[in-house]
Amino acid sequence: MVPQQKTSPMPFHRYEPFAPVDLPDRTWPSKSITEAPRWLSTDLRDGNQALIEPMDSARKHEIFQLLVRMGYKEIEVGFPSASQTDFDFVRSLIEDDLIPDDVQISVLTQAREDLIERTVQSLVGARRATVHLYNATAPTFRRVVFRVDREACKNIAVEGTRHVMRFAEQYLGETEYFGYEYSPEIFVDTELDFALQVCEAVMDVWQPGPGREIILNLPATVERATPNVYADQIEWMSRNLTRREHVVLSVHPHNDRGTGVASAELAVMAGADRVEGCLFGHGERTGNVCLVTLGMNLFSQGVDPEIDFSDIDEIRRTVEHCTQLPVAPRHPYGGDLVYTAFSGSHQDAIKKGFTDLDARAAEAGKQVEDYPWDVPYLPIDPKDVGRNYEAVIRVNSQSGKGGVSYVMQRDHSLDLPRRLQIEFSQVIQSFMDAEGGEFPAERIWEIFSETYLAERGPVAVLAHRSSTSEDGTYTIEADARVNGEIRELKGTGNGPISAFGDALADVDVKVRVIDYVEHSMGEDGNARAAAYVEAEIDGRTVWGVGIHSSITTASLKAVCSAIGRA
Ligand SMILES: CC(=O)SCCNC(=O)CCNC(=O)[C@H](O)C(C)(C)COP(=O)(O)OP(=O)(O)OC[C@H]1O[C@@H](n2cnc3c(N)ncnc32)[C@H](O)[C@@H]1OP(=O)(O)O
Ligand SMILES: CC(C)C(=O)C(=O)O
Ligand SMILES: [Mg+2]
Repeated sequence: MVPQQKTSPMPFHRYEPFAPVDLPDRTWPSKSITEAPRWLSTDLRDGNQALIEPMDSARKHEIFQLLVRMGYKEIEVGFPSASQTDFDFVRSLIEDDLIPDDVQISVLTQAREDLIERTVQSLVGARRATVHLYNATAPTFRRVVFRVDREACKNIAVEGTRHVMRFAEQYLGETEYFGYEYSPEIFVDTELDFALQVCEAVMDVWQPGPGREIILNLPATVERATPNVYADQIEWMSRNLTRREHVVLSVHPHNDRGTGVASAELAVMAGADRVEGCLFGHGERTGNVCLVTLGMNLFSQGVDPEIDFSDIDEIRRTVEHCTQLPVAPRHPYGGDLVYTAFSGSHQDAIKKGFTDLDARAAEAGKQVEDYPWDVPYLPIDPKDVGRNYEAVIRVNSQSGKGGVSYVMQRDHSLDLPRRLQIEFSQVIQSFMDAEGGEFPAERIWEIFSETYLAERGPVAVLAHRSSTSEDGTYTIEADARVNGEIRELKGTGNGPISAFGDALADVDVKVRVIDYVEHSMGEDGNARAAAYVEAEIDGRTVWGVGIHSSITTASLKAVCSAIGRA
């Protein structure tokens, strides 16, 4: 019988399901995103207001410079009426001429006359600037926070917009471009017809038209529904707004249900032109939508995010330093572990994937960097965001031969034959059972050296000479240490290994070679060679390995290594 789940003791009866939107002819499900939306970073406002310790001026400057370097053109730089520090930061950006000509800063304010005046004053001297005004429009906020009806709530937005325009005229005569953004806060909980009414009333005051856009930002201030509901709300607004061509429809998803990224993406499919968020998802409570994830999701589909993520670790370090909060190791695209495989089957597929990619690129006469990426378990090439392949495969008790042999190949240019891979990974597993934890690449090499390369068997070759007769017989003479005694051995065969095997019979060592593989360990002529011998010795089948600049010496060492292992 299938086990039956039981009713939980959770008080779920206290919560209401979200009402769906009546939009049977919705079009967003069959859309796809083919270009980057306009981005606004609110790291310095929504991100900053949610920090345990808000950023000081130096940290704010650091984040601002990072955002500019990455390519963000719209940056919300603060809430200047909140404090002298916020005000002074905006002033320093303007007075020290730190805002590039093609970057538009914006500042947020409540719809209160005194706060609006102070906010506009903070922008005096800016070349381009936007004032962003918000007031909550949702029923609970009308009842609880403002204690007003719909009409009075709408008037807060309308009057606020008038104040913004009046103060802008008074203080910002020199500003080349003055923009306006309005947000009906908690849009997702606001009745759609009322959200539309407020936005229309605001537009009636601002009078958008050619060359005079308005940004209408529809925030999921608290994410409460599945992303499809947000998409429906955005499509409904997009269809019903008048003057749509002059409206920049913006979304501002928070991440309370953990679906901020999906909400933003579906909202763009539903008609949003612009997305507000923060790097690595900082912001109130569970954060704003993560701009890194959104941008990189586009990149991974072959769409230019129009933002430079090519040094993801520098971005992460700066954000961690400025916010004083860590980025989770599994955070998409930027976390420490997101390009790392520990488990055997993943490692095996990744190793094969790299080999296949190299081969297909070579066959097509292309550099791997220019060849379409298609490696199992890795959605993007870690190198595209400045990561190297070192962290791609890490070895612990969940790893198999693929991971271990990948490390040997990557770090030591040793291409272990398949059966040696199996044998060596069992050696590693036995050490792991005893020692536990993760095995770094250096420990793997240490064990490999001790197991296969250390000269600790009964036979060691000190010097050798060889010749080949006309009939192809190969003769070897070797000075060897056998059980501590120096001996001169001589044998013949069809090559160095069979001749050496023949010579060893004189000292009662019986070696039957089953397999032999050799390869050069580099491209240049001086590269060393690796030789691998699989041999049956005293009834046991083992592998031996030899590394030397001479391939003959490497193969004799490999035979001695196998004897030592047996
Ligand atoms: C969803 C968001 O992230 S919105 C942005 C939130 N960010 C911040 O609040 C950070 C900066 N804020 C601040 O520093 C302060 O709130 C200030 C300086 C702006 C205002 O401080 P105070 O004057 O002490 O007011 P307070 O913060 O308590 O705000 C509550 C008052 O503002 C009113 N109010 C709140 N939001 C708005 C708004 N958007 N428009 C108009 N009035 C508003 C409330 O109704 C309340 O009025 P009441 O005192 O008459 O009941
Ligand atoms: C001020 C607004 C846009 C906001 O941050 C929100 O509603 O989440
Ligand atoms: Mg917000």
